Amino acid sequence: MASSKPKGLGRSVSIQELAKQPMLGIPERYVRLDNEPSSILSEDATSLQMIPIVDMQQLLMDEATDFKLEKLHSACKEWGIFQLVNHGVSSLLVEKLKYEIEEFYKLPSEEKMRFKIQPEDGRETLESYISELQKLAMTLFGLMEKALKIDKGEIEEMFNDGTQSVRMTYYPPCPQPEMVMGLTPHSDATGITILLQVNGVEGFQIRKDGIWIPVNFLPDAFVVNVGDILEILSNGQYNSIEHRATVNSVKERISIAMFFNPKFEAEIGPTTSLVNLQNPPLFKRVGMEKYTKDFFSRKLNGKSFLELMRKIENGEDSTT
Ligand SMILES: O=C(O)CCC(=O)C(=O)O
Ligand SMILES: [Fe+2]
Repeated sequence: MASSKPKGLGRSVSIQELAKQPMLGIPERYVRLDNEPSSILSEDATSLQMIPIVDMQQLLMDEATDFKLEKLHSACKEWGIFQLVNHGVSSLLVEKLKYEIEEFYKLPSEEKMRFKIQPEDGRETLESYISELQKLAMTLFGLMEKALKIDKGEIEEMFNDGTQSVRMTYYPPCPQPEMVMGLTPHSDATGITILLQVNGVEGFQIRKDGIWIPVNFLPDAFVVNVGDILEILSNGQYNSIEHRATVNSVKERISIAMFFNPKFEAEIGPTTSLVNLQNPPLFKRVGMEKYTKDFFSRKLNGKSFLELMRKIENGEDSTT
């Protein structure tokens, strides 16, 4: 049975405490060192570049005809991200979770610590949410297999008894939002990530064709990211999306991301049925345990970790 281990509360709490103090300047460790503009957004970028919307109900209705699957396929290929609507997860549950998370962040810090120690307090909703999302992710993997025209189970199996983790992030408001980065640019080192924005404050951006585009979450939608592992498994047909989070000048922002990974014992590499003479493997094969260790030993930096996994042309490894 899959395990889940909620993470990230500790970090969020201390930032939240910090944010309560009068702000004289931005603490040095939060000042951005990159020179990238924080909002790029020419009108065109916002109005023309909408991330794809995938309707889960439609996909499942006709047992996914090729035509419908094409929408999912092209979203994963051209974008590596989509908004998932009609996903079947009860909106009551989602609203309850959002409410409980917001309430949690209002608690004084001693109370929060107690919350961490006694997981049964208010954890029920989170547990139900996790189990609903697990089912959803498995359905998505199944549909992706179909869309990629690979043997049933080849990808699904890797995640069937895989691991999930949850990260809740609290971004405090900042009077000079352009000076700081909420979350540095990265792609997720996962199979897929399902992201939910908790308190309606926007700030999530993706890099598409070199341009940072803000994502406006649709009501009741989840944002699904293709992660590096899915890019590897699909032998580069699907693309992991680089993203980041900005902060808001007046309001805090809260998000909850759920990551889906193969089990530790799994070996990840391009799926056998996608590799042939015309399509040689673009990535190396590596055990999940080593992959995870290597990932956490590096700083988050765009898609640089995935680049290490790439085979170089003459077939040799590109790593040390
Ligand atoms: O807060 C967000 O919207 C993004 C979170 C994220 O990218 C992550 O946790 O990996
Ligand atoms: Fe992420």
